[in-house]
Amino acid sequence: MSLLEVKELTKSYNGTLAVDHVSFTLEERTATALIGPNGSGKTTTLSMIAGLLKESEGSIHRDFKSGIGFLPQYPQFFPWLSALEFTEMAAQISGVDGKKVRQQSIRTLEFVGLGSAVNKKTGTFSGGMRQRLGLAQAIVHQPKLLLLDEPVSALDPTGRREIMDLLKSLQQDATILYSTHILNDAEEMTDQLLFLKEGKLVEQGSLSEVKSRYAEPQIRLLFETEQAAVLFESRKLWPMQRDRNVIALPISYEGPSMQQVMAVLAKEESGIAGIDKQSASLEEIFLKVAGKK
Ligand SMILES: Nc1ncnc2c1ncn2[C@@H]1O[C@H](COP(=O)(O)OP(=O)(O)OP(=O)(O)O)[C@@H](O)[C@H]1O
Repeated sequence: MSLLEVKELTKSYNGTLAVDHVSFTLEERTATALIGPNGSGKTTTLSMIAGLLKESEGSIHRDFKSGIGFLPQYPQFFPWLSALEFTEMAAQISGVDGKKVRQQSIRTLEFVGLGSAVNKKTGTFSGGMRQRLGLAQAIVHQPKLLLLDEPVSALDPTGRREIMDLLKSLQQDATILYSTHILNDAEEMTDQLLFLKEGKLVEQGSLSEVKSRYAEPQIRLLFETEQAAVLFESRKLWPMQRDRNVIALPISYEGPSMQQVMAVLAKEESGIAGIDKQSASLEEIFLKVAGKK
């Protein structure tokens, strides 16, 4: 069932379209990664869905009972408040039952890894701790829809790993829409990819759908020796490229299929040591899509 439906969402600033007729749906308990170059409209899209910014055109349909949690790109805290005081304030604003505010705040801080810093002033927090606290305020009221603007971009690899693991566990109960510049993370946690460019949604689909649109499929043949690879190449069966003992062979409708290649290799002592299929990485796809006019 879809939790959110965005139709023709548009935001213009003085006639310039920051978000240009964007449509998508978010299914329950899925993670959607919003990617795109700087200034492509990710923050603006998230802010409209969060209700912080009024759309110029289009509509956002969501189940209002579900609750929304929002982590801004640069979360702001009151430096004189402790982590617990801040989280309790967020819980109260988000409508958590008064009797449960303390318990739920502590539990949330423990969940995000700030259990030992509940009474520390947020003004003393490191970047990683601020990001965790930002996540705590976004989830303390247990929303069903989580909107996260660059939740991990400011973190070092260890911090990123930990926050990504937390997000994955949250996904069991919530629907997540997050923007990111870290494409490895998008590859790791995404049921749907939304690719914005200059405010327009230029690619949309599951990771494998998007990949299959951009991949130039190749198989890589790894030979035991360079001689064996040279011998295979010299037969000129199909167009191929050799790098020492590895041969890259494009497979396509016109070219050979994987089965044809396997059939040839199976017939003889070819000295083959391994075969794998390659597809484009999300980073390669990003560069292609971002650069495409
Ligand atoms: N308040 C504003 N007034 C005018 N233009 C704005 C405003 N906010 C954003 N924009 C413009 O809208 C476009 C989209 O900005 P947005 O911040 O949504 O992009 P983004 O994809 O989140 O970028 P980044 O990856 O750098 O965070 C940009 O061209 C930006 O300059």
